[in-house]
Amino acid sequence: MRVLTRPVTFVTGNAKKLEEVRAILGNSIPFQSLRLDLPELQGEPEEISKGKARLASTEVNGPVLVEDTCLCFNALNGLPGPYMYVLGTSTWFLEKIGHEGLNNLLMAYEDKSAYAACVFSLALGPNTEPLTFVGKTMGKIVPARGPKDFGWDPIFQPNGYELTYAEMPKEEKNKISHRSKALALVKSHFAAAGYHFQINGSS
Ligand SMILES: O=c1[nH]c(=O)c2ncn([C@@H]3O[C@H](COP(=O)(O)OP(=O)(O)OP(=O)(O)O)[C@@H](O)[C@H]3O)c2[nH]1
Ligand SMILES: [Mg+2]
Repeated sequence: MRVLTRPVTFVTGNAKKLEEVRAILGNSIPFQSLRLDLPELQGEPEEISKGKARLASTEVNGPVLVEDTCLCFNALNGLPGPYMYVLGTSTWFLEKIGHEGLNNLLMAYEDKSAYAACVFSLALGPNTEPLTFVGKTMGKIVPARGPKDFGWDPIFQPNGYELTYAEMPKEEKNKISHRSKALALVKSHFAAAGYHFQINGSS
């Protein structure tokens, strides 16, 4: 059994992600959050996510959870994927070309299908190899509908729904989202690994 003497720190610079992670995890895992914008290396989503976990656990000197999210267009072989960020700020694509521009990227293609993928990485400490947990939700890219308070939510319509992520009540998105699927795996891992939290003298 592995004893953890500190809660898991979820490190992100993105307030909307944090909101969703809080709502989805509830009290299932003792965690706290830290607002830090970590640099991201180019590469496969798993490697980008693990890289963030290594940096975060060194920074925090304790157990950390981070995530990297991709929006992948099938007609573009998975682009823009994780590169929404690497090309500039975390909202580069949206800032530069907007929801309409993202739709226009697919103008020349019949295939508007896309998927949202979320890769969580858990590092128990600075010198521990991070574990990854991947969640994907399939859907399609549509002209923007719904509130514009979170990234590309208005242009992503999950399969089987007439609503975009942005139009769905938060609880509905959190039931079927890429993020909730990945977090379900994180929760199962915690249940199976039987980590024992011993925080501030509690047992
Ligand atoms: O509409 C959305 N619905 C989502 O569910 C969602 N999750 C992430 N994103 C956006 O996708 C890019 C990925 O970048 P990303 O994973 O590197 O995140 P980030 O840099 O904002 O935060 P972090 O790396 O500090 O955690 C960023 O523009 C995020 O705003 C989302 N947009
Ligand atoms: Mg980022």
